[in-house]
Amino acid sequence: MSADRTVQAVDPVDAVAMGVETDLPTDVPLLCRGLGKRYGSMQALDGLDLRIGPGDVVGYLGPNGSGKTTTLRLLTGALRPSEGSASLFGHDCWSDRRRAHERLGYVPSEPDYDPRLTGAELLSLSGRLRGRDRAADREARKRTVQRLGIDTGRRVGELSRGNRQKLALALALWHRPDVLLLDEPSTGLDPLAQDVMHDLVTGAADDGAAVLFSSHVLSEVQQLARRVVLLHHGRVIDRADMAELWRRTPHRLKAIVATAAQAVDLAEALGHTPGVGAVEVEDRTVRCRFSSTVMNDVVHTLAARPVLDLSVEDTSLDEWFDDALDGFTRARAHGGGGR
Ligand SMILES: Nc1ncnc2c1ncn2[C@@H]1O[C@H](COP(=O)(O)OP(=O)(O)OP(=O)(O)O)[C@@H](O)[C@H]1O
Repeated sequence: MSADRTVQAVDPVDAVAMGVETDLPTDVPLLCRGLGKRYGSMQALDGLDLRIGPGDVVGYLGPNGSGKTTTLRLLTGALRPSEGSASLFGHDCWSDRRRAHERLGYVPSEPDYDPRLTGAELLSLSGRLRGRDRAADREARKRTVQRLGIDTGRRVGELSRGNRQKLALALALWHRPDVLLLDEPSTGLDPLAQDVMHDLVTGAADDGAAVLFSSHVLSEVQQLARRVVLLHHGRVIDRADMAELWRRTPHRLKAIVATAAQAVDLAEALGHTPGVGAVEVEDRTVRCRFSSTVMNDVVHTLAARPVLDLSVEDTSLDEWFDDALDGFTRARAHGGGGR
C-alpha cells in the first residue's frame, strides 16, 4: 500500500495510536494528537486525542483543575505543547499559529481586554486585524452586537462581568468562524443572555462550525453538545454521544393524582409497562423510572388517568458524569486508571 493510500484509509487519531505518521489533514477543523502540557513537574494535560468535524459540538467537562482551560489555550496557540500536537484545518496551533487561527473564534475564561477601549473600538480592531472591514463585515458586527444587546459605546473597564462576557462572545462570533472555542461561555450571563448565547452557538454549528466548549453547567451541556468528553487530572476518562446517552439512560417521573386509590391504580398500570421500573407509591404521589424507548407507552398510561401534576427529570448527563468519575476514582484506588 502506498503512503498516500495509508493516509486516506486510516483515521489520524487511530493512526497515531498505531504509530503511523500522517500529514495534518487540512479538511479536519480541529485535531489533537497525543496533546500534553506540563507546568514544571505537573502534568496538566496528558495524551489528548480529539477530533472535531464540521457542525460537531463537543462539551468538554471535568472537575476544577482537570485541564480544560489548558487544552483550549493550547488550541489558541497561547501555550506551547509539551507533547503531541494540536491543529486547526491542518495548521499546527503553535508553529503555524497565524494560519491556524484565521478561522477561529475564541471566548476565554477571563476576557481581559484593554480597559481603556470601548466595545466598538475592540470590534473594529478585530475587523481590521482579520482584514475584514468591508460594509458587510461592519453589518455582521452590528447584527451580533444587537442580538447580544451590548452597549458598545462603553469602555471595557466600565463593563460588568456579564457585559464583558457578551463582548467576548461578539468578538468570537461576528466573523462566522469555522472553529469555535468557548471556555465556560455562560459565566456571568443572565438567563436571557444565556439563551441568546445558546442560539448563536447552535447557529454557528448549523452553519458548519466545529465547536468545543467547556462548562460546569450540565443542563447547558445537555442542551448544546452532541458529544461530551470527560477529563480528570489531565486525562480523558470517558467520552459519550449525547444521542446515545439519551437513549440508554432513564428518566425519572413523578406524578400526583387526586386520591391514594388512584395512585395505586396508576402505579400498577406503570408497573405493567415494559421499560418502566422502580415504581413507588407514597400517598397520592407515584414515582418511577423509564427509558426513552417507552416514552409513548408512559404517556398513554398517564393520559388515561386523572393526573393533577407531572414532572419528568432528564438525568442522563448527571448520571453519566457521576458514574464515570466514581468508576475512575475506584479504578485509581485499585491501581488502575483510564482514558
Ligand atoms: N500557568 C500555570 N502554571 C502552573 N500550573 C498551572 C498553570 N495553569 C494551570 N495550572 C494547573 O494546571 C491544572 C489544570 O488547570 P486548568 O486551568 O487547565 O483546569 P480547568 O479544568 O480549566 O479548571 P477549572 O474548571 O477550575 O477552570 C491545574 O492543576 C492548575 O493548577
